[in-house]
Amino acid sequence: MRKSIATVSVSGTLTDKLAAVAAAGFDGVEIFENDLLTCPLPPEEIRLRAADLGLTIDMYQPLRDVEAMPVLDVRRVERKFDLMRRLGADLLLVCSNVSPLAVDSDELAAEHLRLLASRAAEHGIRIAYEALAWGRHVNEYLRAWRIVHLADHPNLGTCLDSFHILSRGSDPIGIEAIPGEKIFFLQLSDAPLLAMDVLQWSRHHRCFPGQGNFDVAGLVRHALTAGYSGPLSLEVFNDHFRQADAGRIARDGMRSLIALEQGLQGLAHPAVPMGFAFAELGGTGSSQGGGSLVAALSALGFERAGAHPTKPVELWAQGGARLLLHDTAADRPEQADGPALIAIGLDSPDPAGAVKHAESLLSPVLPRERTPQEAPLDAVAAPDGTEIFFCDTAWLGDFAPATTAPHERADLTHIDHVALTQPPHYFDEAALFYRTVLGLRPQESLELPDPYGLLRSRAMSSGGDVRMVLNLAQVGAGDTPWQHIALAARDLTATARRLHAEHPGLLLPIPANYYDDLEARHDVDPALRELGILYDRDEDGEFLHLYTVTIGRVFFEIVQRVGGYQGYGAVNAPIRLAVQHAGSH
Ligand SMILES: O=C(O)c1ccc(O)c(O)c1
Ligand SMILES: [Mg+2]
Repeated sequence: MRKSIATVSVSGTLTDKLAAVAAAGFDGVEIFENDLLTCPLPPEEIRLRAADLGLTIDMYQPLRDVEAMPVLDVRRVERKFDLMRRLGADLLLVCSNVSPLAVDSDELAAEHLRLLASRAAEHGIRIAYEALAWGRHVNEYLRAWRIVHLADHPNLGTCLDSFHILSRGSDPIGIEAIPGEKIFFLQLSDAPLLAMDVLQWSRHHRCFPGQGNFDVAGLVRHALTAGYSGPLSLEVFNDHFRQADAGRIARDGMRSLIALEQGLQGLAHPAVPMGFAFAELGGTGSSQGGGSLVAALSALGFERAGAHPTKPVELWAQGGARLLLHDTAADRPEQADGPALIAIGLDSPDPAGAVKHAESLLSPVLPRERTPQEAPLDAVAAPDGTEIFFCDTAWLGDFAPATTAPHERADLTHIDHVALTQPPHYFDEAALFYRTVLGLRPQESLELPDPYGLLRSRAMSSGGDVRMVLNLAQVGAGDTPWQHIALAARDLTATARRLHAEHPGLLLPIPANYYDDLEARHDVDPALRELGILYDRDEDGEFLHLYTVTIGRVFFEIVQRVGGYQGYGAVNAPIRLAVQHAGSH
């Protein structure tokens, strides 16, 4: 299907916007009136610019507060028709009246729209009537359709907007009753479920399909069943998108439409990962502060299990938890601030298929130098730059085993989850990447208090052993690009006891006030207080966890899931953040 986007969805001047959406591969644009009014170019010039970029101007929008007024202002509308002729646009969006003066009458609205449609016909223009969710009288899509039906003019149809329909909880099945040729346009956006005024929700929190909680694909399916054959057009008002790089947001919009189409075709995700093969830390050279990392890993029970024959990379392992330590002093001197998480390896049922799928969703496949002896290992870049490797087991063979005999003790069994801090404005992009490229299922976004701001956090999981947490430092929550790796312990209390005895100072101290509150809420083992273990429970089980101090830009969490607990101890995050801040100020 043709793909379009409203210019309001991306940042910049109108000409910047056109260039960005063309580069992302869109076929057309909806020109938002404000973008045109603020553009120094005459409409004829804008038309040429779009044509040169290979973009059609699919709609000009919006015309507000025109129908069902006590007096119809035909002159204003005629001026817009003149403008549209100069612009080369032949579809005008009229959104439902929000004026207190509007008359509550379908008949009057239909009469006005019929008259406007007949004038439009003289200019070869069509009008698409859209119900805004906060329209004064018309705020339901089926009511807008009833008015269009009543007006009964070939140049008048309806515009369906997924936000207005789904935000009100209307059942989109009713779309199937609208003749496809009367659906002149289809605007798509998603949104997180928020209990707030619908206008504010719409103007600040819309996002691309797949980033929020609406079933946008289901709505599109109804429109296609009705016989809609126009473009799928993204129309997103979002505070972050407005501030972000236009090219990057446009590309992400394109990714969301490609994923939506793949979903409509019923394509199952080809390669949902089964587990973590490894996590790779860069900046681990001795000149990069790697010594303290090695000391911490040794304390945690990791051992040097192998080394890469040609690259400055060591494999450290314990049970099924594998970490690659990469001395990047030579090739990434910018990593001067110590160890940082740079890559994640995922056990994939079909690494080649996973890379092809990632490419189909516009993810950059990373070039890789390898010798003929090395196992093929393909990686794509996640939005925050973390490299994601799709692995079978062959990669392990690249590491010459260390000569020391493996340790008996394996307190830690595997990587439970990895938490990645996202760059500002690209949080939704990351959620869409992990959902569509890796097939992980997002949970709700949480807002967690931090002493200096708020942390936004969203967990994603494969439903099996791959769990990721995306964090975003929000409103001043710090310039702390901390990533962390959570390791699963067999017996966390025993591990904590050993670490306290042998490595005092490695673990984050937890305030006694926390335990006073915890013990008031739950009947817990007194050892938790003694050992600084945090605790959570839900209907399915219990969660015990603790943290190490931060080393460079990374820290470790040790967790134990008891029963079917599926969370991440989010209730305890504010405690952890406060202690970390106290330690770094
Ligand atoms: O927020 C608005 O005013 C607005 C304008 C035009 C649209 O198509 C829309 O969905 C919302
Ligand atoms: Mg709309």
